Formats: sequence, structure tokens, C-alpha cells
Amino acid sequence: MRTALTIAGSDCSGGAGIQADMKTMLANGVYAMSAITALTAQNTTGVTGIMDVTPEFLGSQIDAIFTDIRPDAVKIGMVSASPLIEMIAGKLKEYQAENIVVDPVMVATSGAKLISDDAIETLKSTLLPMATVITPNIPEAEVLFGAKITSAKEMEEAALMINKTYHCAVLLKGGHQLNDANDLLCREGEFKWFNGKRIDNPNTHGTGCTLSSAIASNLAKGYDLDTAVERAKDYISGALAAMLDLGKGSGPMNHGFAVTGKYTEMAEKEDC
Ligand SMILES: Nc1ncnc2c1ncn2[C@@H]1O[C@H](COP(=O)(O)OP(=O)(O)OP(=O)(O)O)[C@@H](O)[C@H]1O
Ligand SMILES: Cc1ncc(CO)c(N)n1
Repeated sequence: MRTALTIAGSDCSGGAGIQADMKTMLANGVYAMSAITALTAQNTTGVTGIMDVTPEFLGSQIDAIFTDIRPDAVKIGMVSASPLIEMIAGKLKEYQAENIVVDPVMVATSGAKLISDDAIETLKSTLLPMATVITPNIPEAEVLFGAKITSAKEMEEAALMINKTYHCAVLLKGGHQLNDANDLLCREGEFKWFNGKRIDNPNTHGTGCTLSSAIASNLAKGYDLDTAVERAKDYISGALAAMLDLGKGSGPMNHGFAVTGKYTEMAEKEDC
């Protein structure tokens, strides 16, 4: 079985972060592992607390993983502080990690800031250049681009600049800010649009985490980047279309919509 690692924060409410990543990896048929960067106290209405792990302990988790079960792909999500980012970059270099997907998480769907300003600079100088692909949404891409993005044409300008500056492929997500479900991939100066069908669902907590983990899972399985993005878009569309409705705010998706078998069938029959 192919393997994938998520290096990210925990979302105790289960819709984003490590929890969303591991559900996504399971549903996409890879063995999921995690190195936790921070605990968050959050739910569908907001984030009430963040507790970072120490860089040393994050390093120990990554060592434990790479010295035993080597991941075929690595997804990086919320990392709020520079020393943690430096630790990740050092370890991924040491172990010559492959298929690195960086979701440059800056703000939660609920509006909470999940990264410090100096950490954004460290992210730019260390992790982005190591990535196979990065997956910013519009506000995150604006920070990397240094200007507002208000149209499909400006998405192309921003993606090209980010691709050239950080020497990594960029999947710029139109997402819930612009362009509905249309995302733009820019690799080596070439554009490819992935036009998704917008699903009318207000419950989008964890969409970014889920998409990047689905891309990492498909890279782990050996698909090329275009195919991995295509398959990941298909997965997230299914998870949104399942119309799970939980919590008082922007709720989580049904990551298990396509998981079938004896145990899910039993739960469906019992309507639980
Ligand atoms: N309503 C929708 N219908 C279909 N696809 C969607 C919808 N909303 C988002 N997506 C898709 O979900 C993926 C994640 O994009 P999005 O912009 O929501 O991420 P994000 O803002 O980083 O998420 P998060 O809120 O978790 O940080 C993209 O492929 C986007 O096109
Ligand atoms: C832990 C965590 N990572 C990422 C996000 C962004 O959705 C979130 N809300 N929480």
C-alpha cells in the first residue's frame, strides 16, 4: 500500500487539519500518517485556542515516521511559527522527501489567523521552493503575489509570478472567493484550468486541507500532477455534494461519501 504523511495542525472538531487529511487519505486508498504541528481548539464557528508543539518534538515525530515507514508523499498544512517551518524543511531535506504538497494555510474558513507574519517569510524562503505543488486560495495567493486578485486574468498573472518566484507549481484555487470551483494550475510557466461544477453548499470547513491531501494521496499512488489534481477535484466535489450538515457555522464535508463496505452499509441501514 502507498503511504502519505500530513504535517499539520489538529482540528478537534474533525473537519479540517490533521483529521480531514487522514480521512481524505483513507478514502483515497493510501496509508495515512501524521506529524502534528499544533493543537487547535476550534469548531465550525471559530478558533478559540492554538498550542504549538516544540520544534524538537515535531522533529522527533518526523524522524519516527521516516526511519520506519517512508511516506510516498507529504502534505504540509498549518504551521504557525518560523522555527517549526525550519524544522520541517531541514527534516524533509535530510530524508529527501518526494511529492511535497504545501497548502500555505494562513486564515481559517471562520476567519481566524493561523500563521504569524514572520512565519510567512520563512515559508516563502524555505518550504515553497521545496514543493512539488502549492495550493493557495485567493487571499493566500494575494499575500504571495503582493497585490489584489479580482479576475481570472489576475489569477493567471499571480500564478505565473508565484511559479517563477518560488520555483514550484501552483494550484491557485478559485474556491469560495472567486470563480466558483475553477482552479488554475501553473507549472513551468504553462497554465491549465480545472473547471469544477460549483456545488451550492455553505458547509466548506476544511475544503483546502481536503483538496491538498487528496492531491498528495494521488501523487503517492504514482499519478502525475495533472491527474492527481483532476482526481482530487473529483473527490472534493463528491464530499461537498454529499451535503453533510453539522454544526452551527460552516460545517465539515462527508469525507467518507465513497467509502463502501460491510461496516458503512450496516450504518446506513441503521440510519446512523
Ligand atoms: N462550493 C463549491 N463547489 C465545488 N467546489 C468547491 C466549492 N468551494 C470550494 N471548492 C473547491 O474546493 C477546493 C478548495 O478550495 P477553497 O478555496 O475552498 O480552499 P480554502 O479556502 O483553502 O479552504 P479552507 O477554507 O479550508 O482554508 C478547490 O478545488 C475549490 O475549487
Ligand atoms: C488545524 C487547521 N488547519 C487548517 C485549517 C484551515 O481550514 C483549519 N481551520 N484548522
